[in-house]
Amino acid sequence: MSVKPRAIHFGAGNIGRGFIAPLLKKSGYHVVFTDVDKGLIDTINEEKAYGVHILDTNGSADGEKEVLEIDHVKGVLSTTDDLIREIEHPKLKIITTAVGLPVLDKIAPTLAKGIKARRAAGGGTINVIACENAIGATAQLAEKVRAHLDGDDAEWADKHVGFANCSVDRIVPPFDPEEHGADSALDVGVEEFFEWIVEGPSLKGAKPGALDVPIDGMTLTDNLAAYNERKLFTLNAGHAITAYLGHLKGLHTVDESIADAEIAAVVRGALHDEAGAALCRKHKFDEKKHGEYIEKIIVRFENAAVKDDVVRVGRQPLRKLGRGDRLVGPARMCAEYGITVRHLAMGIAAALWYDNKEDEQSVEMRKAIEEKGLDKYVVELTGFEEDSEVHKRILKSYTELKGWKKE
Ligand SMILES: NC(=O)c1ccc[n+]([C@@H]2O[C@H](COP(=O)([O-])OP(=O)(O)OC[C@H]3O[C@@H](n4cnc5c(N)ncnc54)[C@H](O)[C@@H]3O)[C@@H](O)[C@H]2O)c1
Ligand SMILES: O=P(O)(O)OC[C@@H](O)[C@@H](O)[C@H](O)[C@H](O)CO
Repeated sequence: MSVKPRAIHFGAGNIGRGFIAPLLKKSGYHVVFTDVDKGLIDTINEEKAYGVHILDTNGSADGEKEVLEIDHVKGVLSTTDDLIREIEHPKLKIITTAVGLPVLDKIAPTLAKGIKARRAAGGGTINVIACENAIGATAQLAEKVRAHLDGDDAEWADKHVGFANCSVDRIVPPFDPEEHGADSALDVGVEEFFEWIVEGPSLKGAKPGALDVPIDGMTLTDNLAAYNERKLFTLNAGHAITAYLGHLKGLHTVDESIADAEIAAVVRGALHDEAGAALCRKHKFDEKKHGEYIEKIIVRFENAAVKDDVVRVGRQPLRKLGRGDRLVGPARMCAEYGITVRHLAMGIAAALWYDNKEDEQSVEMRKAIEEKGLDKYVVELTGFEEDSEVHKRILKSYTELKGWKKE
């Protein structure tokens, strides 16, 4: 039996392979991926290793700085009892997820089953961290897991399972291993930058508020709410606005889109003058440092080696138009501080224009606009009252953006 501490990661996709697993490996964990995709799990077990390509235009001719080798990984299918055995494992210390926010509903019953089995097997304390792009994703998962636990199991989980929220930041775009001369379909391309900020006080272990086996590259904080909003309402807000405006103009990648002067002006206006101004007021961020944080993010969007797809960044527009999410969330925060939202209104309007037959939420949204009428639908989605200033600005921007649309 391996003496290494073990980690289970739900979702062997981009963030799992390209961000979370490399940090876990570097910190001495044995990484077990779990996924619903049988083909992916079989490949992980056949190859047991893959490369993480650091995509940087200052790297070699093909835009790579280096390739990190991630070895000795294992996969278990999330629909089998093999996963429950893994959750029981005495060396298990941490469970992380990167499956997409709506999927947390689906993994919660399995996690609850695993927790019950772990208690019955006399297992020790573990921590769970959901690395999804949403405020309080782990808290949402905890609530769903607890709904499947009662009596002694629920009591045991309260004492022995830490659920810590986090903010997770690294751009991991679609990647074609063949184009990069890689042998393994598991290889993944990532930007060099990463930031993983975790709510320290929620962690359980020998020393409460810390992991028994610390993760190199993870930062603990007791003020996660501020970091969470800073990331979602800056990086993800800017990313979404860039992607939706780019898509409207017929552009395909984030770097191409942010190179467009009209798009860059909307993104800068939304991030500096609107979302940024509100974040600085609410969280007392230093304005100069926050301005630098925004500009660094724009440089990350400009990274032509990453070649991120506007369709990936724009995926699931209705989730992105959620009231607490990256577009409406900062607009509502601006409303609280009396800040006018000219550019965020453009971003929201661009999201409403997002027309992609391959994206179920885009199809649903475009149908709802036709059936309900844009003005009513904007009220329903955003919560801004009909004929309020923001509501009018969104409608006006929607009309204005028709002129940006590539037919
Ligand atoms: N890619 C990025 O740049 C990035 C950055 C930060 C955060 N995130 C967040 O990370 C999460 C995952 O994003 P991604 O880009 O890695 O997506 P992805 O599609 O590459 O990976 C998701 C994986 O989850 C698996 N999955 C789906 N349902 C499952 C289930 N029921 N049980 C187990 N596995 C299941 C899928 O098969 C897939 O392998 C999202 O919440 C995203 O917002 C992504
Ligand atoms: O993953 P989503 O769909 O919530 O958002 C798309 C991108 O903005 C996102 O994945 C970013 O690349 C990531 O959040 C960078 O840290």
